Amino acid sequence: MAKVLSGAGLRGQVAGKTALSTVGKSGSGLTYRGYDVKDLAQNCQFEEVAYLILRGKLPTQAELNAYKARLKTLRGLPQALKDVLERIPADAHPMDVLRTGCSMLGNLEQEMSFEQQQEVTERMLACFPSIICYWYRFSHDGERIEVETDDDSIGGHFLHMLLGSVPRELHEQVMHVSLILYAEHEFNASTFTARVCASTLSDMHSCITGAIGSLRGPLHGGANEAAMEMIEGFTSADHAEQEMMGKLERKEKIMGFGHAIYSESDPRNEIIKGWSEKLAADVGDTVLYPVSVRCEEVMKREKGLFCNADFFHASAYHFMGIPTKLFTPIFVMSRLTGWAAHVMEQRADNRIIRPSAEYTGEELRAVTPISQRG
Ligand SMILES: CC(=O)SCCNC(=O)CCNC(=O)[C@H](O)C(C)(C)COP(=O)(O)OP(=O)(O)OC[C@H]1O[C@@H](n2cnc3c(N)ncnc32)[C@H](O)[C@@H]1OP(=O)(O)O
Ligand SMILES: O=C([O-])CC(=O)C(=O)O
Repeated sequence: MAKVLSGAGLRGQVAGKTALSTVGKSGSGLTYRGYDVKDLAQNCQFEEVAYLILRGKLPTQAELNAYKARLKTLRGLPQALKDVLERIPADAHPMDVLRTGCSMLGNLEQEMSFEQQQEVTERMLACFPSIICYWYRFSHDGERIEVETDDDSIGGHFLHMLLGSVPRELHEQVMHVSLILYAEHEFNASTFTARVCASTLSDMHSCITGAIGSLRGPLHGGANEAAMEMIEGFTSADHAEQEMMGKLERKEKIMGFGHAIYSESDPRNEIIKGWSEKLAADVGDTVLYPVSVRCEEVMKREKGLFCNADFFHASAYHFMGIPTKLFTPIFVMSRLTGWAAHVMEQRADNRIIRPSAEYTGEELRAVTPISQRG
């Protein structure tokens, strides 16, 4: 059953057209250019899906090899960007670092014409992991890491730079799945931000910088970090239940649950939940995964609410040794594909996005001279 979409927040209003994805068409499904996300997550690498979203078709083996080889050559960072990253303090939020990194890149390597849109997107796809890890390792460990690694995939490149060793196959595989799940989601808040910016005929870096700012909030991409902060405070499944009941009584919002469009479930959840379970077994976890499952049960029973894509991403990333504050930047590494494809789609059939507002302010009145104002 589809969710009733009405009320504030532009809910249920068609704000444009897209051929990129469908969300919740039958209450719970998600497709990218006609392919079910479950099918893609099971059978593809992230780079294949990025190619699909950005170029419109799944690549052949030869096209995929060429695409990955090209991305590999684009991992380096200009010295001026490294200098900026080195000045950002360790207690900055990595989403702010990425926002600044993206903006600085736009100063150094401007998009001079829309003909360069694929090229500038590929550059960002290849070097966003470098930006995050260069800053993180410099500010936390005082190390100027080598960002031009030979890793086969974007996820592998990220894990290698972050953790300092070639990632295990299991972890690289989970990164493929995670990046596929987060890649595209129709007119969500951050994508809509990118499209509004694109509609003024602005440059790609401005569109993406704005989108990063929108994704940062806890009601959107920031929910995976907020979920982690909550579950790591629970010492057992029973403790989680007790605390969750208290939160619900106090009418607190529980991050990682609910969705603006899906009514029954978020199709990405069962996939990442399955991987979280595998990773839990891999690390011998007996707390975090059972805690997460109990949270899911309590929310379903008490509020009829289901986990969205963010909830089990928290435990999955944690089991791979990824620091919590880097969770949402991983979302950016992936969603960049969707954002850029939407920018391209907007540019191809553009009219400036400019809705109207219902005025609720004062009636027309005259300016009182300043000497007479109380
Ligand atoms: C990848 C992503 O961006 S997925 C979304 C990530 N965000 C989160 O996980 C944050 C937590 N969730 C939420 O805040 C919301 O569910 C949103 C922002 C995702 C969707 O918001 P909306 O479309 O306004 O939610 P919706 O209309 O379904 O809410 C219905 C009711 O359920 C409540 N509700 C929804 N989600 C939650 C939640 N996570 N915890 C507690 N109550 C909730 C709402 O407060 C509302 O109650 P009310 O009618 O008494 O006000
Ligand atoms: O669609 C939304 O509103 C939020 C979401 O799940 C996403 O962007 O992945």
